[in-house]
Amino acid sequence: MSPDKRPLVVKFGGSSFATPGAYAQLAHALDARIAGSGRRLAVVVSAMPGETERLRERLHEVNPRPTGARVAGMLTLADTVSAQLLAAALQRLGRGATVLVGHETGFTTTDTFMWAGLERIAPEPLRRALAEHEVVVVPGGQAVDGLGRPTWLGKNSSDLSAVATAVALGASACEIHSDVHGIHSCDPHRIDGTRLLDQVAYDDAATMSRHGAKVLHHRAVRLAQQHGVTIRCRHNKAPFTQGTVIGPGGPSASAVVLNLRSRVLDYPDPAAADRAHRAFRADGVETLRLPDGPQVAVIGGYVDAEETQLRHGVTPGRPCGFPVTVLHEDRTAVHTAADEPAAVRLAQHLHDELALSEEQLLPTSAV
Ligand SMILES: Nc1ncnc2c1ncn2[C@@H]1O[C@H](COP(=O)(O)OP(=O)(O)O)[C@@H](O)[C@H]1O
Ligand SMILES: N[C@@H](CC(=O)OP(=O)(O)O)C(=O)O
Repeated sequence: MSPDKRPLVVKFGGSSFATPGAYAQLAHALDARIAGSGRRLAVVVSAMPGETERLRERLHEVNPRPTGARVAGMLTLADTVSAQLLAAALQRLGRGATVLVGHETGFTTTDTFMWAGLERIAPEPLRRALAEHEVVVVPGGQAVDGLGRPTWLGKNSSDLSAVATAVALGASACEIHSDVHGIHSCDPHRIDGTRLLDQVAYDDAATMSRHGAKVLHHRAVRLAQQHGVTIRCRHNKAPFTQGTVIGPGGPSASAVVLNLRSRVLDYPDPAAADRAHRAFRADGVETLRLPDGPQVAVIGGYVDAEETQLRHGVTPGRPCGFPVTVLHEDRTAVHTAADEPAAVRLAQHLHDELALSEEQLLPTSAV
């Protein structure tokens, strides 16, 4: 296949599917993209907003302590529904579309079921499917372990599936569409005066997402870096304006990270905090060991922190607030706010300070 006829790899997150009508609209846009570019498409999709958590609640009603295998088997269904709907909408327009679910993608992980680590990306299944179909739709977050059992790459992991798809297909770029145009200097839905960052280096994007910036999954950034895949962040509505490009270079980013699902846990002493940190990491849960005290920040929530700690024989830490991170001149500082309103106020204040000190943050292109 000549390079310019290689399939395009595009991802549409849950925010792209706010209503059932969104599938037909997106199918029309993708149909036009195929016609315009003459290229086939690998489309990675996420569940409709809230669907994954609805399934989690239903599972917990039946069993408040489900095994990892049940969580992986159940929660990934939400993304499968999304993929099937998009493929059906494309077929209605006459496009040859198929769906590759977890055991068909060629993605193999560790056997931790939830937050499983991606170990192998076999290129053949996706390449074969794209030789036979104009569009291959992949539900994000799904894979199998070495024994072929379904595993889950974790919360918000469709970005990781998108980059893995690009790697499998030898694509040089992966387009990630969302309800924002790209990475901002802070969450534009919560903080005033944020600035869209045009170009962000892999390391900075990974630091921001590791501290909880929801727009991109941090393991996706690292996988892209490892394989030299450029990530193009785009808006999820036509004309799909490109916002941020993530690649090897870029000015050092100044940003504030706010994620109200993250929590800071406090421990009696540093050794206890170290043990808790190791326990979370062993389960693949994103945590930060904070340097200024016996504290651990659990990033992004979506995990029964108490249960994880008890299972590893660790006395659970005391939730003591919300982390807010400042990234400036290659340094990061994590602050703790007591409650949600205080965290938003703190993030706004820190962002205003950054904007004052950084000419690049003056609101010339504030969004
Ligand atoms: N620094 C940031 N830049 C842009 N968006 C951010 C940032 N931090 C948090 N966000 C949030 O990330 C959201 C997009 O991520 P997500 O909800 O996972 O989208 P999708 O469902 O499309 O994958 C935005 O709506 C925004 O509120
Ligand atoms: N089922 C996944 C879907 C996902 O990755 O979401 P998004 O791409 O919208 O962040 C989840 O909710 O975690």
